[in-house]
Amino acid sequence: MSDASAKLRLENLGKTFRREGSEVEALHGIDLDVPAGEFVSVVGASGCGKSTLLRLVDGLIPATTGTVTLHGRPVRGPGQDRALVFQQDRLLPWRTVARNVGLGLEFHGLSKKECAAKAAELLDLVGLPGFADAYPHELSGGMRQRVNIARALAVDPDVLLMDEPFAALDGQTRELMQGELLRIWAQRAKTVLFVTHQVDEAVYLSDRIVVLTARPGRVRAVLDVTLPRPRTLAVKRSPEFARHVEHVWSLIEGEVRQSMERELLAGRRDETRSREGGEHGRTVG
Ligand SMILES: Nc1ncnc2c1ncn2[C@@H]1O[C@H](COP(=O)(O)OP(=O)(O)OP(=O)(O)O)[C@@H](O)[C@H]1O
Repeated sequence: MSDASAKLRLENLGKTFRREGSEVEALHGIDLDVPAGEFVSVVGASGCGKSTLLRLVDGLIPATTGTVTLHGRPVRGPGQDRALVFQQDRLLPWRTVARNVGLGLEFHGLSKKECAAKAAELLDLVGLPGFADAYPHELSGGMRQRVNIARALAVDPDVLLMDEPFAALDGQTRELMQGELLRIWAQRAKTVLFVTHQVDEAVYLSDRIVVLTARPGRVRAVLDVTLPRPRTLAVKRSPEFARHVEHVWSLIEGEVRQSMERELLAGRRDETRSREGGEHGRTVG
């Protein structure tokens, strides 16, 4: 059933990549309504189209079928109402932290003073007060990712699209950042679409979890996470949390194993080819 009040709506969304005569159908017939302020995670085996889904919602790539609408308006390209946060922080090394955060605002014509004030406010929000004049290389991975999130929030998007934002962080920093993200989300009331490989991360953060099938990704299930909010790390030790994780995992386990086996085999094939290529003086891959 379609929800007329949905902020973000995906209808029959599909994407087929065509390159050099071959086709890869990444996503097929995705229907999803996301109400304003909801935190939705997307999980599924490697290569099932999770990043493609975010790129379609961001408007970075056109859909092959179907539509993405935000507030009832079709998405036809990137816009200020959406911001994408990647696994790699993509900060500009020659800019200070504050000037990285203010990049989008400068682009939209705000004065230096306005940019600096907004950057200071956001650095407070992400727990980095006093780092405005630091450079990215002076920060840890977790701090850089905080700056990245601040930069995404700077343009005040309605929808935050997050593509494995904590995947490059160590376990402890990752847990810390999950808590920080929940705090920021509660404070800023953004709609979040969050891609992750970690089922426990999806359960901890989300209101709902979209489980995709293996490629082409289709919606296998949409699960409600009924854990109470606000969530603290203690929730991860509750039987209800374990039950949620088990449920999601049971829906994807077979395909995750298959995709890992496929990747392993492909890796072996690539290795063999490059060895053979090497012998013939060619680089393959
Ligand atoms: N620009 C492109 N051209 C051709 N094929 C692409 C392109 N982008 C993605 N694909 C293919 O589409 C499929 C889905 O890719 P996507 O990166 O969305 O999957 P994913 O679920 O995010 O993967 P992972 O979990 O490994 O990050 C893959 O088979 C991928 O190789």
